[in-house]
Amino acid sequence: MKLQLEQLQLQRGQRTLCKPFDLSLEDGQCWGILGSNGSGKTTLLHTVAGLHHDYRGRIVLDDTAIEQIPRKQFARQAGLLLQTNEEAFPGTALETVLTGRHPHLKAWQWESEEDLALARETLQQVDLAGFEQRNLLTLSGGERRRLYIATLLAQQPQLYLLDEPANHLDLRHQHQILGLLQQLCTTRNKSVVMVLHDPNLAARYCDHVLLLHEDGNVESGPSEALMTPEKLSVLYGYPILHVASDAQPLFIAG
Ligand SMILES: Nc1ncnc2c1ncn2[C@@H]1O[C@H](COP(=O)(O)OP(=O)(O)OP(=O)(O)O)[C@@H](O)[C@H]1O
Repeated sequence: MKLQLEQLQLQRGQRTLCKPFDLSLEDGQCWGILGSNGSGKTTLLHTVAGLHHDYRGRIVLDDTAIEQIPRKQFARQAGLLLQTNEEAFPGTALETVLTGRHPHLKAWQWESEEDLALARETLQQVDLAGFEQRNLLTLSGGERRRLYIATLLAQQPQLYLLDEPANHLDLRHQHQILGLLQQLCTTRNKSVVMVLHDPNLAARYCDHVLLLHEDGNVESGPSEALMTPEKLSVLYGYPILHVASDAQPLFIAG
């Protein structure tokens, strides 16, 4: 699968969030989107997920503009983790994860034993084994976040779009979940695009990054080239220092 953004430009009111830019994303790549608050990261992610149509340029998935792809088919190709979720009809954890299988079911078709097994497996992958019958509203913030990540895993898209997946997660779960996403790219040839606030997580797990500057300029490419203290200081409007360490370089606020 190939995702191409061609001269993509985003505007909100008088503000240009993204000046026209091109980007080509291949199977197996893990991208991080970085930028300061309000720079347009969520708007960009939602636009790529087909939720906004008020953009200029083209968004093309395997040679087809995303508007031309029926939504159910699109949901088998690309899945989105929202920054926050509203629970209109809270059910159990298992029922919630099973909604990830819906793009794969025919109208009125019930989930199969395979769907159930996959849902249980994804709960296990995010450390929620044993939570199957728990009501969603009784879960903690981090448990709920992991539940929605499990739901996206159960959807099994080719392209994973995630808005701040590390939100609400403790240190261990941040690394467990981002490691899992990275593995999907390296071992299963899936693609990931995730909005991250922590440059250290991006440097560790993303092979490519998109830096979304407040003036609408977009820089994109391999992480090694773009994840520098100079570029990050400009991006966040705050001094960022680079600390050498044996394990890997660390970025800290100056
Ligand atoms: N409908 C709208 N009308 C006016 N401004 C809007 C509208 N929607 C979004 N914006 C503005 O566009 C900008 C980008 O919003 P967006 O949510 O994409 O930012 P973000 O980079 O994800 O921010 P954060 O890091 O705070 O989550 C913000 O300044 C927001 O206030």
